[in-house]
Formats: sequence, structure tokens, C-alpha cells
Amino acid sequence: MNKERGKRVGIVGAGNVGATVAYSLAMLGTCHEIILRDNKIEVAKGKALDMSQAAAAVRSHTVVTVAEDISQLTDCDVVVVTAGSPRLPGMSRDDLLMINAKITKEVIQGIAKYSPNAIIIMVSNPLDAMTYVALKESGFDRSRVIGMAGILDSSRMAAFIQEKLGYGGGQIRASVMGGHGDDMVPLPRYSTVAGVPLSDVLTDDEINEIVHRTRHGGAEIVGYLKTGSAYYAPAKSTAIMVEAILKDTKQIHPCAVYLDGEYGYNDVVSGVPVMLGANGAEKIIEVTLDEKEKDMFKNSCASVQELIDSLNNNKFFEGE
Ligand SMILES: NC(=O)c1ccc[n+]([C@@H]2O[C@H](COP(=O)([O-])OP(=O)(O)OC[C@H]3O[C@@H](n4cnc5c(N)ncnc54)[C@H](O)[C@@H]3O)[C@@H](O)[C@H]2O)c1
Ligand SMILES: O=C(O)C[C@H](O)C(=O)O
Repeated sequence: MNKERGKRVGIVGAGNVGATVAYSLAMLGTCHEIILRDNKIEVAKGKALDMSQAAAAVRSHTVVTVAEDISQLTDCDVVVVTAGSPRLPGMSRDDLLMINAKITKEVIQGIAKYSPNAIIIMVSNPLDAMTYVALKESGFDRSRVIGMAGILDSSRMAAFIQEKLGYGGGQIRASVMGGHGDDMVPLPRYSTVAGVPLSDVLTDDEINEIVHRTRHGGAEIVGYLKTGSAYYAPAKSTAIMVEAILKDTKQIHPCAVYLDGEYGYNDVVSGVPVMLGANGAEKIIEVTLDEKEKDMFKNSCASVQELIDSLNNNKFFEGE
């Protein structure tokens, strides 16, 4: 972390998610400067001015600026990448693979060049495959390339539990592992309400309904919005990760990371509990899964692997 000047967070893609992350961070005031980078430079400039003024309103010292070119995104401590297309109704996140992989490749090469010490938080979809692309294109250690999805998926599950119960808001700890796809792995066995196991307060049918809704939580919102996907909860979840890194909290959050033997998997990205701190993903926690949970995790990793295979078959990583 740079000690001479305040902490600097870059955000590539100042659309719905990126701008909301920036706003959230500006209100928290943990970093000194937030730099927005988007191809739509005028829009980014307008949003940056608007957010700096909002920061002044709440007496936050954070300033929001714009990088007109990726070469101006220098010496960031953390860079959040939300550049790319969101899905539309009827699409799966995987349908975004090739279009967003190309964008990710381009922006990650710039980040690696101009902010070589940054910790990268990937947001663009399909999340696990884009985190894999970011890792390969940056050449960074795996601890410095982390995908955001698990906090979002767990928060969704918690909200659905609260809705079903009608009580317990703020006291629910929901757990979701695996990739950020339709076969993500919600873990009712590791979910509690004020410390009480979920199975003590809900029936099996109710829990299954919540699991199903969590898996399709992103699509549910796309179905309403029509022109794009969710951004308030995704942005807040991303800001939680940025804060954990900047403040070196060493707290555990579900994040997408490159697995190198953990859970029995290699050379794939998936969502697992991770300790976040100043050095990024400082530790991967291996929780005990029962046979059914292991099977679900296996399926989820296989889906991410298919996307990586598809990139390889398209010679995406060749010539590097
Ligand atoms: N991981 C998650 O849980 C999660 C949650 C929500 C959204 N997402 C994903 O995040 C991405 C962004 O979603 P959104 O709703 O903000 O979309 P958006 O369309 O509102 O914003 C994307 C922005 O990226 C910009 N952009 C495109 N190419 C660029 C480039 N090369 N350099 C700089 N900027 C570029 C666009 O101009 C646009 O402003 C999508 O891929 C979406 O699927 C992931
Ligand atoms: O659903 C999407 O496409 C966006 C994001 O991954 C989400 O879960 O909200």
C-alpha cells in the first residue's frame, strides 16, 4: 500500500456497477482518490464531478477523478474492473464470455502496466472466467486477482431467508460457495439466523425454494430491469471487498479465487471463503463439505472449466 499519498482506487467501467461502487466508496471516505476510467469519457467526467460534490456534502475527503486513458490509471492500490456488457433478459452470464473476455484482456494489460502493485477486483461476467482471464493477463500473483460474487450471492440468500421468515433481518448469515452461475452452491448447512441453524426455523421445502431463488437471483432482477442487470447489491458487495483490503481487516468473505489444490481443484477459479487484507486474498479457508455439497461444488467448477476450455479452444491466450 502506498504510504506517501492517500489510498487510490481505480474503477474501470463507470456504468451502473462501477459508478455505484465509486459512489459507495466516496461516501465511506476510506480512500483519498477514486479514478474512473470508461470509454464514455464525458459521461465518466460528469459522474466524477457529481460524486465529488456528494462527497463534499457529507464532508468526505475523497475526490473522484477521471482517467481519459488507461495510462492515467497509475499507482492504484486497488482496481475494480466492471468494464463490459451486462446480460439482457433471456441471456445467461456465459453468453457474455467472448465479448467481455476481449475487453477484460485489454483493460487488464493496461492495469498491469500502469498500476503494477494493485490488487484487482473483477466484477465483469461471467465472473469466474473473467477472473481467470485477469489472472493470466496480469501475470499477478493469485492473491492479487479476486472476483466479486460470493458476498452478493450470500446477501441475496440472506434477504430471501429474511423475506421467508419475516424476522431476523441483520442477524442472518447465509453462505454460498462455487462459481457465479446457475449452479452456484448455496450452503443451508452453513447458514444461520442469530446463530440458529436454518433447518430449525424453516422446512426443507422452504429451504429448497430459497436455494433455487438464490441461484437465479441475478436473472430475477434482469427480468425486471430489462436493459441490464443488478447493480446496488453488486456494488455494495464490491465496496465491502475494497474496504476490507484498504483497512487490512483480515475478515473472511466468500470470493472467487484461483484454486491451486484447495478443495482438490487446480487451474480453475471458484468462490470460496477467503481472508481479505492489505495483500489481497491472504488465505483460503477450506470448509468441510458433505458428499452432496462436494458434488454441487464439482459441477460448479466443471461449468467454469468449460468456459476456460472454450477460451483455450478459441486460442484466446495464445501469442502471449
Ligand atoms: N460479479 C457480479 O456479481 C456482477 C454483478 C453485477 C454485474 N456484473 C457484471 O459487471 C459488468 C458491468 O455491469 P454494468 O451493469 O455496470 O454494465 P454497464 O453497461 O452499466 O457498464 C459497463 C461500462 O463498461 C464500459 N466499458 C466497456 N468497455 C470498456 C473498456 N474497454 N474500457 C473502459 N470501459 C469500458 C462501458 O462504456 C460501460 O459504461 C457486466 O459484465 C455485468 O454482467 C457482475
Ligand atoms: O445477473 C447478472 O447478469 C448480473 C450479476 O451477475 C448478478 O448476479 O446480479
